[in-house]
Amino acid sequence: MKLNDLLFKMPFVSSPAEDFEVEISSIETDSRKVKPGSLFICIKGHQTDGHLYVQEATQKGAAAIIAETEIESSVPVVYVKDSSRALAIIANTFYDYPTANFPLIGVTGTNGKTTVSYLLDSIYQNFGKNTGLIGTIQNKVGNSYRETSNTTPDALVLQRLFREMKDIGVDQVIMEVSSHALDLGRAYGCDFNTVIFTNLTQDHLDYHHDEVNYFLAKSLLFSQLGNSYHHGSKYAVINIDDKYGKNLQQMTAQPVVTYGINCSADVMADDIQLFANKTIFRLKTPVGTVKITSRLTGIFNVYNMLAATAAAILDHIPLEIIQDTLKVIPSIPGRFEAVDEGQSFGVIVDYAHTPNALQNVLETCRGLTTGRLYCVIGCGGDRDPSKRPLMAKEAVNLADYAIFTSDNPRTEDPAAIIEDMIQVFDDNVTNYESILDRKKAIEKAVFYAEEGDLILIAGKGHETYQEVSGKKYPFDDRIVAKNAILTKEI
Ligand SMILES: CC(=O)N[C@H]1[C@@H](OP(=O)(O)OP(=O)(O)OC[C@H]2O[C@@H](n3ccc(=O)[nH]c3=O)[C@H](O)[C@@H]2O)O[C@H](CO)[C@@H](O)[C@@H]1O[C@H](C)C(=O)N[C@@H](C)C(=O)N[C@H](CCC(=O)O)C(=O)O
Ligand SMILES: Nc1ncnc2c1ncn2[C@@H]1O[C@H](COP(=O)(O)OP(=O)(O)OP(=O)(O)O)[C@@H](O)[C@H]1O
Repeated sequence: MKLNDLLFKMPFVSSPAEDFEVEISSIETDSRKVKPGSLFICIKGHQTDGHLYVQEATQKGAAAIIAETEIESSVPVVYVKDSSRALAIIANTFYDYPTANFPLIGVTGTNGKTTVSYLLDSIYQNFGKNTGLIGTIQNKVGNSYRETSNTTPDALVLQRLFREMKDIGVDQVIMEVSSHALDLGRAYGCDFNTVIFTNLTQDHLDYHHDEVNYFLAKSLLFSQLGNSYHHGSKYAVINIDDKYGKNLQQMTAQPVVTYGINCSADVMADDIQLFANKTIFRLKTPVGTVKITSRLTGIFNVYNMLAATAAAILDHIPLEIIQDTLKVIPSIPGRFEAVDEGQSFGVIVDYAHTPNALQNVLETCRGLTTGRLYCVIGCGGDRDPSKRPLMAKEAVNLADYAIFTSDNPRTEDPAAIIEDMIQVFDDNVTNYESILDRKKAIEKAVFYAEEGDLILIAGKGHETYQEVSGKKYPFDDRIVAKNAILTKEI
């Protein structure tokens, strides 16, 4: 494809020039991956600046460069105002607008994105669809899986994935859309049919600064719904029990399908019964009412099931298929996942890493035990530090005993993070201790637990690493807990 053809969609590029007739064989944002014929797009990152690697890119054979700031180059350079957004448009054009070829559902919100996406993926598969899934745990292209380091990958990776999905005949895609992705334009140009808003509570303030900005980033997904290459129905699915959900309902131009428990919504749940290993409720929808029995526990998972149902019925998926899927779906990796070695006390691993998620999950745990409730929890480094005391307070208020420990300290000192968490407590708060080493913290909780007690190990969920000083070391809460249980039982 010619560089000129890639640029024609971009309003901020001056008229096509003769030397833009150069042939482009691939697009790269990482100089280390440039091949002869690549278009190298310079992105200003958080660690370094792509503009610094132009020489390396040209030495490797880059055919042209996209840049924001003046650079010296022996190959044609196109200057743009915002190279991240240019990347989204160019990648979309290069891969031939892949999202115009299949229906796309986008899920956003502070909590529940992964769970709702997994539920929808299973529902659509049971409906006979060949699905693609993009999200925090992994990316799925039909039946093959790819590792990921972001909830929503950058536009290049994203459009490549979509193209692969199109090429193998995927006919339904579900995608988690993070607020970072929306703000950075990673999902710019994606052609959504349905977008879902789960909830909004405190998170990511290191990036968005305040909750209103965070909300405005989320709302971009809903304004994007109107921009489309192909026609067809466009819907927003919104949780109106959430105060930001109500705002979003007012702001959204496309038809909205609402869901909720505490107010009158299009898709609702009542008669909710929560048990240790199952949830039962009555699901009311505009197309009928059915009883749902699911292995997912906690009121927050009822919300997740409502969100998935609302999106699925928009696609005319029969309620029986939704009901059957919700009945059999096991826990989602690292989301309220039990570690069961036949021990006399319960152990749950959960990805709760926001104050609200921790509150929900601890309240659910409380309902599941008559014994003592232990909570092992830490807070990530290089992320919103204002969450730290809030998380610590939820842990000591809702659990009987909390053990504060490390959770991906990244470039920060893990001891200082724990200090940030516990600095709010005076001498009257005594139901906690701090153990820096996460393995030892989990072992200690297992050591304390007696018959009928419950341990919640929160924060890392499905993760299989601990990130310390910029390096990832193998670490899996589920394996550490399992080994601690087996050692204790011997
Ligand atoms: C803060 C942030 O968003 N960082 C993302 C960003 O990395 P970065 O800004 O550090 O990039 P950088 O290392 O400075 O490099 C800048 C540019 O120079 C280029 N480069 C670099 C070195 C070199 O030798 N040659 C070269 O060309 C790089 O390829 C890049 O284009 O670009 C990377 C590639 O796309 C992302 O993986 C990375 O996400 C990191 C892993 C991250 O943690 N992001 C978080 C904040 C995030 O995005 N989270 C959200 C939400 C999660 C949630 O809801 O919980 C998500 O969607 O994941
Ligand atoms: N609807 C919900 N409301 C509140 N908390 C929830 C909800 N769903 C899940 N949670 C809690 O949040 C945790 C993360 O859930 P999930 O992975 O589905 O959310 P997410 O939005 O994908 O999170 P992230 O953006 O961090 O990847 C769960 O382990 C659970 O503790």
